[in-house]
Amino acid sequence: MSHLSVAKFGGTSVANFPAMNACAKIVIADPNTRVVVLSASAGVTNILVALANGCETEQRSQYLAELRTIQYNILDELKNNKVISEEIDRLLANIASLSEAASLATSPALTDELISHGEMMSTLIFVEVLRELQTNATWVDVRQLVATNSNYGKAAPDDAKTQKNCDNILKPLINRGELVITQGFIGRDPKGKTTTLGRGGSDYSAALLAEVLDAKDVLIWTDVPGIYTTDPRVVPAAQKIDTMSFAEAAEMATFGAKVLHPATLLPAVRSNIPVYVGSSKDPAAGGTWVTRDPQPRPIFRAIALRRDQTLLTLSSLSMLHAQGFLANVFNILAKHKISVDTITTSEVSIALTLDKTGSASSGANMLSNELLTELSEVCNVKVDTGLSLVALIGNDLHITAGVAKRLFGTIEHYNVRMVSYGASTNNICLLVQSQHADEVVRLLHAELFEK
Ligand SMILES: Nc1ncnc2c1ncn2[C@@H]1O[C@H](COP(=O)(O)OP(=O)(O)O)[C@@H](O)[C@H]1O
Ligand SMILES: N[C@@H](CC(=O)OP(=O)(O)O)C(=O)O
Repeated sequence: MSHLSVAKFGGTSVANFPAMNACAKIVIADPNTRVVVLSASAGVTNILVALANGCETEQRSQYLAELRTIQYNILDELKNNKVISEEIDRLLANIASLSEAASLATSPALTDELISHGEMMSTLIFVEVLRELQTNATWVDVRQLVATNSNYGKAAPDDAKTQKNCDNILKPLINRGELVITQGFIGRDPKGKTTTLGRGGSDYSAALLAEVLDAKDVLIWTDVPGIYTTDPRVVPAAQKIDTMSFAEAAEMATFGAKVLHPATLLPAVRSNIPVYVGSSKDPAAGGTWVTRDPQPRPIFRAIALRRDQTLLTLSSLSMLHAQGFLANVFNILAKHKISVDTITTSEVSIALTLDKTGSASSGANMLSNELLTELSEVCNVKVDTGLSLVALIGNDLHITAGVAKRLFGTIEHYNVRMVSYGASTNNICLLVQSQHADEVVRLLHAELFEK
């Protein structure tokens, strides 16, 4: 091993036996990859979330059967699955009893306990897949390593404790030359209860472990060969980006490019750890390196799309020439743990979209009745849904003449409900009707990247 890399394989990469086998081969081929972080097999977390939110007996049995099918489709391909299938059966039985409890009364702690089982199962099976390829690996329960607070559903890591745990448990294993397989997405709070870092959080886990281990890089293996100029599912003509900066990648991730979880960039930025994104299905296709200051820095880098946005318009005549109204509104939002994404103001009203990035694992609705009631006490509240945020990511966007003309000219036939421009050098956000969002992205992509 000339240096240490932490690799993360996402849900699509561990969805079935051939996909897991391809991941195992990538690990075996790279002697520097000594820590492997896995997500749950694709679809598993969604089912576990549905179970955790509580459901009727019949629906529950159906979900439990689906989980069993996903995991057994992989197990059945193993030559010798006896030992591991007993473990998986035990976890499936656990899921059954926890989901029965959830159908009677759900709780954030129970939800996290339940949905952590997906990563537990995928990692156990992966160790067996490696073993059948004559590679021994050590399974580690990541809850011994990643310490978090008790904010179930979106727990924040305790960096100092995590560092200590890794120094005591993980580093000795690596120093002995062992290959470690562990779970993304989950951690443990000071009470010893399981927590989750929010949906898509396995990338974040990998970056955290890379940071505490002082790894040279984080390798995110997914189902696309890198970060593209936009989601290739929306625009097949999207092009792979070879290198991009942490700042650009953070904007992309925040504004909806699912390929990277936004929090992943935190440890990477503060410890300057390069992040690579590549395809586990086609590792030879190359990928994207995200680093601190790659050159060149194009004006237009990419377009991100975040669907399902909520626009809050808050208006009050008492805002006229008054002080403290905005402070009041933001205090209420902060009390309800709502962070704001984009904002515009006029003399008597403010419009804002809510930040759904890394929302709680349970997918709970952010606009609670309590929040709306409190806001209504200080202003008129209007809630609009069915909107999508299209974010143009680039460099020096706010000091480049002609950018706005090009954007608005390209999408002149579509109504733009709100614009956020000028706060960041790296983005311009447009809020459009969801039914037009794909077309808006396609038109902008054709204008900015296909000429
Ligand atoms: N700009 C982008 N570049 C690449 N992929 C993107 C982009 N925006 C969205 N995606 C989507 O992100 C998906 C990968 O993320 P995800 O499904 O969470 O993977 P994983 O299962 O590996 O965690 C891709 O299949 C792609 O459709
Ligand atoms: N399994 C978790 C964590 C995760 O990161 O998944 P993925 O890598 O498949 O996005 C989720 O679905 O949210």
